[in-house]
Amino acid sequence: FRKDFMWGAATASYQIEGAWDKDGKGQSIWDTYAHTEGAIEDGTNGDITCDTYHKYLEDIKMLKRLKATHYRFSLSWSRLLPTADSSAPNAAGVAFYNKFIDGLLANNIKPCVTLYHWDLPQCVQDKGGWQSEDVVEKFKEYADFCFSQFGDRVKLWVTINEPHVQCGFGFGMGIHAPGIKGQFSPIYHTDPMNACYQVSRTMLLSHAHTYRMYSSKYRAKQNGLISITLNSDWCEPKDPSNPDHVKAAQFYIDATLGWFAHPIFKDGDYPDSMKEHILEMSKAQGLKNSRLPVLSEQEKNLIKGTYDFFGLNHYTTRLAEQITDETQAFAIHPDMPSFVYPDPSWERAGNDRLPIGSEWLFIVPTGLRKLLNYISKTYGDPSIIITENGCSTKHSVNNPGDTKQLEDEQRCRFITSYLNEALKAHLLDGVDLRGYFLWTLMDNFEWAAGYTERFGLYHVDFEDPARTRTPRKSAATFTKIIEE
Ligand SMILES: CCCCCCCCCCCCC/C=C/[C@@H](O)[C@@H](N)CO[C@@H]1O[C@H](CO)[C@@H](O)[C@H](O)[C@H]1O
Repeated sequence: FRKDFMWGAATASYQIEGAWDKDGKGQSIWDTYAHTEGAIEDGTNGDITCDTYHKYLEDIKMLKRLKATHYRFSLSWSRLLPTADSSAPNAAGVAFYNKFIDGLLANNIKPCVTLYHWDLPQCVQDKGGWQSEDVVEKFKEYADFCFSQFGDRVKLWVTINEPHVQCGFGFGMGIHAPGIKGQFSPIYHTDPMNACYQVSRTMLLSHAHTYRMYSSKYRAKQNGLISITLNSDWCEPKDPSNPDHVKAAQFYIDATLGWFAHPIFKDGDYPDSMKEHILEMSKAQGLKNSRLPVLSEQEKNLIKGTYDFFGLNHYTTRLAEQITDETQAFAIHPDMPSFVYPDPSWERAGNDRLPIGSEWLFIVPTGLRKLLNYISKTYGDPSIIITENGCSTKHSVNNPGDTKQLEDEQRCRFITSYLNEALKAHLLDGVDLRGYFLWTLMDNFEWAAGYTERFGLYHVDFEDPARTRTPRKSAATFTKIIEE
């Protein structure tokens, strides 16, 4: 790896901070969603979670002990701007992040700051949220505020984390905040499956306007880098000699990674395969136009090229074939013609007691090398930062297992083997890889799974009011790799 390679861990505000209603913080859509009965697997929420708001100095010590050069975390929009109005900031929220950033820098750890990791202020949601055009201006105003407050010290920015997961989970399946299951809403969209596409457009525009605002207003003075983080599985045909399988694998990548990567890193627009298929599906349902909003030439020009690096979150791999009547029920989206599934031989994330970690997570290190090569070739050899990669264990309410799992051999192997493939992509294939952030520094609130899934290098005792953190073996493994 490069001498200046970024070695870090990653987290997100709602998942670790707690203090959900303290010191003037406003509510976010995740506060609302997690307080909704039945929304979270174990009935928990992020009200306290790791209590980083009060224990941030411990987090910094943990990072120092890891020998991390960087730390990726997100800002809570509603902690900084409780009414989403930048002329009425929350001084306590600003002070918290100032102390935190200063503490990191004092320990020689550079911050990588995500502006938005899924916790939209509830007051913005109440006015239409990502389904309303107004959000673009609001996001820009929030970003402007953050650059003005923290940009003198923060030199690495991520606008939005994993927009496609958010569109699919929050506005299609409805299993993440704001929990919209493609409902009919006469105000913002006119088709039951339109919400996730509407939202993808406002996210793209918010990202692009923010990037351009940073360039025109702050770049010369602050000299930082800014981009977006996209999540992608690697996907390959079940039978590489079957053209239908090849097409299905490519479509899956186009409609997940390409959905946002093509507009930003390629030509300003969605992949052709996606546009053609969604138009066909829309027409088959009697719609006149595609439910995928058309991006105007002006919007395409605005979006195209708005990146300084490619932020990649990667966890797992899938095989693909064309969907059939029998497999239609397993489609991840009504507009998805690819049936994707894991190879039965792949190892699952998990442990001896509960062998299935996150249900979706299969350990396929070679997928990372292939994906890095694909991104490099498809998007013109951008500098890539792996902004998340990690492995989980599961702990159900009825079968708590050993939540501590300090001897997390599987996570050690996961880190070593994925990094080994990343190194091959860099060294042997020439991929311009700049950094690696492990998900995650410590066990935390894993969205709809609550505390049943643990990804941490550090175990956190959520029964203990002190939220004691204990390093797992994987923390030492990761440190050894960084040191050497
Ligand atoms: C033709 C149109 C098709 C639309 C398709 C929309 C379907 C979207 C659904 C995608 C589902 C992907 C599931 C992936 C899950 C993970 O990769 C995801 N959880 C990664 O998120 C990050 O991972 C951490 C661990 O889960 C998490 O804690 C962190 O906050 C996330 O950033």
